Amino acid sequence: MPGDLVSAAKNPVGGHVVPAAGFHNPWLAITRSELCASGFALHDIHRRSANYKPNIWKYDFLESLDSIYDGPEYKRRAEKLIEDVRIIFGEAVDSEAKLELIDSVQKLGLAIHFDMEIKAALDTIAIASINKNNQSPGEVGPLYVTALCFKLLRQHGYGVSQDMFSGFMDEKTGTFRKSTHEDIKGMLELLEASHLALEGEDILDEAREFSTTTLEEAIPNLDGHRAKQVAHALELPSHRRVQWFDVKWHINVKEKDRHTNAILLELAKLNFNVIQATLQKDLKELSRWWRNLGLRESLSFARDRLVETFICSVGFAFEPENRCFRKWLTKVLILVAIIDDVYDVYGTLEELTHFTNAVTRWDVRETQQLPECMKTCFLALYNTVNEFVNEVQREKGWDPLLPHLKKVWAGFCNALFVEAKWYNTGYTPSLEEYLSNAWISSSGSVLLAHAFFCLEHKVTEEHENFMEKNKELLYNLSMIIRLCNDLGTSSAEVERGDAPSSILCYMREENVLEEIARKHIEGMINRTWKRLNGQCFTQLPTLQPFINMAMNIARVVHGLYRHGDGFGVQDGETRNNIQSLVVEPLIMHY
Ligand SMILES: CC(C)=CCC/C(C)=C/COP(=O)(O)OP(=O)(O)O
Repeated sequence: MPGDLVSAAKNPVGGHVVPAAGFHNPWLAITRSELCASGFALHDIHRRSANYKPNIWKYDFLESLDSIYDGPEYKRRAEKLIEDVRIIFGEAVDSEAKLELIDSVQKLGLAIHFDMEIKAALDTIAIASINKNNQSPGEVGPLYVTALCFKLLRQHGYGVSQDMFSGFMDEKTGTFRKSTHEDIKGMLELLEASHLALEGEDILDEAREFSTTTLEEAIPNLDGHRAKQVAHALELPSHRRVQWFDVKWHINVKEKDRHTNAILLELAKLNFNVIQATLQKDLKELSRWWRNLGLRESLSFARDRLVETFICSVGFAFEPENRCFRKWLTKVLILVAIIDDVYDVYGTLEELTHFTNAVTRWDVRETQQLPECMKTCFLALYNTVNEFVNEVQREKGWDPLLPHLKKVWAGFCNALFVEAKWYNTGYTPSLEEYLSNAWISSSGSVLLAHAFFCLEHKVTEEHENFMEKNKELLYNLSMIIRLCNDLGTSSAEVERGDAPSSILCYMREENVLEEIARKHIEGMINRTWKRLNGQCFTQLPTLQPFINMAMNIARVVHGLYRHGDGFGVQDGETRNNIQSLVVEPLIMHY
């Protein structure tokens, strides 16, 4: 009830506040009167502007999205095709056929239907590969098959050594033999495999350098189809791409390949369309929620980016059963972006001190002196997190969540406050000092904390202390978010005169040009990925859904910030991506 909210806001007792269904923007109702009482002279303060463009997605349009593929006849057809593909799995007898089938199934976004088949096939391949090595060590098969085998086994947590590639290397020079360089298919797979490297795997470092140079040199002489595949992998390897975002691309590639199995292709298209229908329903609900919340009107300085945050949550976990996850992660990301704008663009240091205190103490009384929009923002955070806690406790029995979530939001806001202080005092920290704070302001801890509790995964004992035991994973993931974000947004931030980013810190510290600083940051991202690989490939199978989702967060940011600020700037690649993933179905002939 609205009344409950008002009293909770004015006289908080630390209880959970949940807005009643259908009640529009409860926070505004509280804050208006309080603002008048505070006598704040808002007109005296000069506010900055980030000049974000207005949202380009019309909410009426989003809420009108509809798909025929939501119908039961399409689901039945998909079930039948899934059974047919199971038969194909049974027919794939030799290792190469099995590996290629698994690779295709993954690229086409179908792996969720064939967990058992994939596991059975990889178990057999892993045993065969150990036996072969024991019987004839050093004997090498085709590079393509070796690299594909290495990639799939490692992706699925099997212990494979980089030594699988030593047979392709010249013993004297320690480099890959030149004779392998004409094998473009093999080179492509070698490049993909090399990105799964762990720290200290020098053969894979060499593999990456060799395959990259070879493929770059080969591109001008390749036919158009192959050249496109090579350029795609060179731009960003599969390991750093969200698989679901790439499904249409792979369907297109497979359609042009006459060896592609027609059943697999039909299932891939249908599966894409059926899942798209679910995503449309998710987005429609979120659009209604966002419209009703009314934050857009009261926080006009902040980014209005519902669809972009939604597509990020799809990238984290696209599976149909993760609808709740997408709902919550979209809401969390919206809050992250808005609060980031409060600190970067709107608030004065004094206001931000109060705001940070309010979040740290989780206490609305601390917001009393703040302008209305900052109160509104705090209450949106307060109520959304409490609502999350209530729902997750009710549905899954996780308990107690609130202390943990309060802590991560407090950490996030305190880190943003440090950056605001640096900005206000004109201070540029060293890269090390910057990163010791910026990994927290990346929002990685906030995202993972919420994601952990609402992802569809079995609750086991290993989950209980997961976050405590995996601080390194959290740190490395946060670093990738931060560094990719800085690479994508720093130019615009320098232009706006925002707080320093990693690139600017390094430029000033080392007195180097932006290009050199960017290379340095890219090198840091590559090293961080190796550590992240080490932490992700060794987790227990029951944790795999969570681990995949965590790696997907890193993959989303790679895609989002690859060509600039794909989050703040809407009308570029991100818009095309959204259009393709959520709006346009694949054409099918039935
Ligand atoms: C998974 C995703 C998409 C994470 C990004 C979260 C984030 C820090 C958004 C703020 O953008 P910004 O570019 O304004 O960040 P900052 O001000 O921290 O540089």
